[in-house]
Amino acid sequence: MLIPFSMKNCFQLLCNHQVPAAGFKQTVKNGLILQSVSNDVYQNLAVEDWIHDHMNLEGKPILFFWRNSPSVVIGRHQNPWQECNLNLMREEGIKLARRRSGGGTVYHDMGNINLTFFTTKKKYDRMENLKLILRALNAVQPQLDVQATKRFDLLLDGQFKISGTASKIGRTTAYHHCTLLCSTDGTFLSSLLKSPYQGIRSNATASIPSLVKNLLEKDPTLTCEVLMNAVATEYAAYHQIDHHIHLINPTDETLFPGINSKAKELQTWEWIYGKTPKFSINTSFHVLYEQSHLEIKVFLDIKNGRIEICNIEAPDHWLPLEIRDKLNSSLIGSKFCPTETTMLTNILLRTCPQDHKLHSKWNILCEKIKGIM
Ligand SMILES: Nc1ncnc2c1ncn2[C@@H]1O[C@H](COP(=O)(O)OP(=O)(O)OP(=O)(O)O)[C@@H](O)[C@H]1O
Repeated sequence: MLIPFSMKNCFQLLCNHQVPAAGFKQTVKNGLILQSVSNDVYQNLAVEDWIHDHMNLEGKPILFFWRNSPSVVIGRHQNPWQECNLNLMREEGIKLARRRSGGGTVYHDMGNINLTFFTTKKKYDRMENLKLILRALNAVQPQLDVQATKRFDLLLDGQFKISGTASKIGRTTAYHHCTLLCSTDGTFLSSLLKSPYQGIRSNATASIPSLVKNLLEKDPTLTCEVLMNAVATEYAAYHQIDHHIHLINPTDETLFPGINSKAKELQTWEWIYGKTPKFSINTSFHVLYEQSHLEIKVFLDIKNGRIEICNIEAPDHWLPLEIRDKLNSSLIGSKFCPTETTMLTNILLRTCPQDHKLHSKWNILCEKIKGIM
């Protein structure tokens, strides 16, 4: 059963400030099951941050269910250009989020359930959580063949991934979050998680692509709601708590003071792109000039999301060295980011040579560079 959560009680519970109302005590004492009413990936990730930062979880584990509108979520130490198709995401209006936990890139939509298990650092146990999910799956459909792997994935029929895991361990508290594929758009998932960019070199964490499958394909009764209720029931039985799922609104400042600034921070260029580990791009393309194909090489070093080194190599008779140098230096310091190309265009327009012929070559180069972003 879903219960809209009383703001006052939640704040009391989460911050441990006051003794909650009598009927609430039992829940407070042993743990709690929450579900977000929001489908915004940044708001939901902000709830994780907030609980992780503010909670005293001693003896009060929390399970948090959340689902997002279509989004790609990369791990803390990943490179979005290496992991996904940013151009396709832009065209389709898919959000990109960087989470605080490590691991690989996953696709979320309303057919994917996210489960976050909050505990103290001492009680943090990913396999225990996955076993709990397995028991819930077994309760709703005993015929399913699902196993947990050493990488803490859940595999259906020995080969199809239905759940991926990541975690964050703090000084005293920790969380383990995992996905559960129920009815996700699989075609979209695979096309979004395919990088078209070439020549990237980096030490960022690389994802490990797997074959995926939805639980609903095995059994049409396994909807997200059925699965969440089944996991909530198992969780409640395991922790001996009330099995009710409490609905929370992640934009509610009374409930979570300061949460909106956390959600805002997760949407900033500085966090999403700026936190990409240093990387380089070494690529080339051809231009047709006086009936021959000329090779233009582009080398970029990107640090903290900004171009640190830019080196464009082109035959001198096509674009003189001083013009290339001008272009190279005008790009240094700019944000390397698909959403910042207008700013880049302005920089390039300001520094563009007046000469008509050079101007068109300059434009070709600028378009190519924007195309890499
Ligand atoms: N929502 C999802 N649930 C399960 N698997 C997914 C989902 N979205 C994508 N995948 C698959 O998982 C692959 C990424 O797995 P990877 O193991 O790198 O990351 P992870 O599961 O998030 O975390 P970790 O690296 O910590 O296991 C994707 O390339 C895709 O094949």
